[in-house]
Amino acid sequence: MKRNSMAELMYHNFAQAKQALSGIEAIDYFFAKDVLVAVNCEEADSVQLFHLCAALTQSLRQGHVCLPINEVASQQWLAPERGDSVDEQKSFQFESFTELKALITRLNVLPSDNQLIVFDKDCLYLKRYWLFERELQQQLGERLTAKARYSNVDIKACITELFPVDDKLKSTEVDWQEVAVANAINKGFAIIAGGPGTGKTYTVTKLLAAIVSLQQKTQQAALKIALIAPTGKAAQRLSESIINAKAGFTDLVAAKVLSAIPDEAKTIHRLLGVIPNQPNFKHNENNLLSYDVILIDEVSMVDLPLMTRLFRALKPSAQVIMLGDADQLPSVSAGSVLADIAPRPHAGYSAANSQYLAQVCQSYSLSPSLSEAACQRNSMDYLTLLSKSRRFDGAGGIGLLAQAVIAGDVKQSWHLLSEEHNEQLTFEQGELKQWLMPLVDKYYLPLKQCTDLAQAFALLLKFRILCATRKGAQGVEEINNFIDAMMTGKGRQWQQEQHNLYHGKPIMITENDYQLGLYNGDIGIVWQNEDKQLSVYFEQSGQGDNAERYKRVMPSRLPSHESVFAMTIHKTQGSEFSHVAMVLPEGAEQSQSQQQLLSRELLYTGITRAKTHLSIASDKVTWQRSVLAKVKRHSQLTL
Ligand SMILES: Nc1ncnc2c1ncn2[C@@H]1O[C@H](COP(=O)(O)OP(=O)(O)OP(=O)(O)O)[C@@H](O)[C@H]1O
Repeated sequence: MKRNSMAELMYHNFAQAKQALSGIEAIDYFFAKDVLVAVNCEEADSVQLFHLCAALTQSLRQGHVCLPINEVASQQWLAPERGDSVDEQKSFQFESFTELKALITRLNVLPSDNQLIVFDKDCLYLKRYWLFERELQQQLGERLTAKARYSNVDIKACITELFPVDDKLKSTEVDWQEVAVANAINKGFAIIAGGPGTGKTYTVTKLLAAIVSLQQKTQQAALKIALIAPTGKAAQRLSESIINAKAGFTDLVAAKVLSAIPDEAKTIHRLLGVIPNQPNFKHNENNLLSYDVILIDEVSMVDLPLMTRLFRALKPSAQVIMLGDADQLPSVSAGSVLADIAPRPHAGYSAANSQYLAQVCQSYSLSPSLSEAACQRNSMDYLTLLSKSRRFDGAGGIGLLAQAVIAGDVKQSWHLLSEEHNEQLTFEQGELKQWLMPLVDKYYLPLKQCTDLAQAFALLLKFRILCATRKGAQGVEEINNFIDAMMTGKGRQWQQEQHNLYHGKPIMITENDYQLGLYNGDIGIVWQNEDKQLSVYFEQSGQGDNAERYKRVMPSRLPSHESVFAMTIHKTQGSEFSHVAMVLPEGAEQSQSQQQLLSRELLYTGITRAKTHLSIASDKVTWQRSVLAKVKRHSQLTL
């Protein structure tokens, strides 16, 4: 390939850059231009720098926090797909790693106030993201060194009460739920991570009970506890799970302790206080939240800027507990905070932490293998992994398939799906609409006849179609159109109608409306009231009678929305359904951007949304491609 000459690369405007580079976007071009203006460099360096900066903004769009220069060094950037007829010269050739590094060193890109980019440990950052990453790392580090609050004797007494050992059933297995409580109780920051149904909420409710009970014993002021999650749906599920767990502990935990654990969870945005159209919140470093204990659920969905802003608004003494599943898809925006700080396999506990756990837990002893792990220098004392699913039994197809997929085991996962008979799994091979029709009849058509709103919302939790993509024959839009047509019995002319709302139709909001209090991802049901008028109802978190439980919105006031018979796997994070039908795009039809979406984390997230039954439609090529692709987000956040 001909190396681009310098003159060709100094594009006069975006249109020229677009002509020369397939796939460059306006933001890449204008940002790179701004950096060139701000940084004083030789013309020869400016060519490489321009493209490095454009590659940096492109990688941010893909969810990375930074651009390790070895990712682009000696590479052809924006190279067209193989076999594509696009002009081969529509790409750019980067210099070698050594030359790029020397160039950046010459530029001396240090984090001064007016710098747009920062170079740190061979990675190029937008300065804002470098600052976020450093601030979060510092916040977490400070909490890790927080002083222990309670004595080991008190902790042991409390844990013995919460995890009574049945002498007859005495087991030699470590009870990791017990370890998780002991491990988090005395730390300023802790993570309890595990797959679906491994008892994270069950365990954290015991942890909160232990913290409250120790606090009550010391007769200090009552603790202010906040339960939070990244989305409204996840907050609602957290509230329900905490309420259920508390109800199951009435014999084990004193009523005054249970009543001090809140029932209602809110979104992180609500806790911080949204200022419409601004990225900053009412609560920040100058207006700290007054909470003493913060429980954050579904942490895999929280991006780096939001997590940093949350920590910024917490009192230094606040105890932070994170729950999540690091195998799920990372956040939509930049970062993979949970996967970064809760890597698998666990690196082991320090000797001091192991000794502490052996002292306060009944099921944990310093076995030779554990003490070996305890010698690890990079210990992860703040992290407990739960792996035993309490929801899926070990032989259940959903759990086995999830494990095989996340382990990257193409052969086993394809065998489980396509050959092994398992009552939890159905492998769908027929024409998409043919096999979807009976499922629509069974789960969605009853919504049209339903006259009880609570029942309609309960029906909606029974089934959902999950797609990898929005576009294409197996995408969300096509499937929603098809089901809307089935629901109205109007065939495809339905699409031409303007007023496409009807009784029983489920919709999802696709933009934030702060005035109405409706947010991207909120799900409502269109409902015909006694006056024959259509309204749309949205469930609100917390309990209460119908008047409080549902928010009513007139159709004319609805922010932008779409049908939600089918939704993307990305949007479904934090939700669960009894039966899930997962539809993957066909191999032959996939564009490069669709292929980039497919990953084992995407499959795992979709699979683990199903509680009792999972139907999957996929061809072998797509399945293999997805299981082999692992999401990698570049960042340097570590603990
Ligand atoms: N040690 C236990 N003994 C009995 N039941 C348990 C135990 N741990 C968890 N469970 C039950 O298993 C189910 C799943 O637990 P829980 O909801 O806490 O899991 P989770 O990891 O929070 O799941 P999710 O994926 O929904 O976030 C609940 O019904 C819970 O009561």
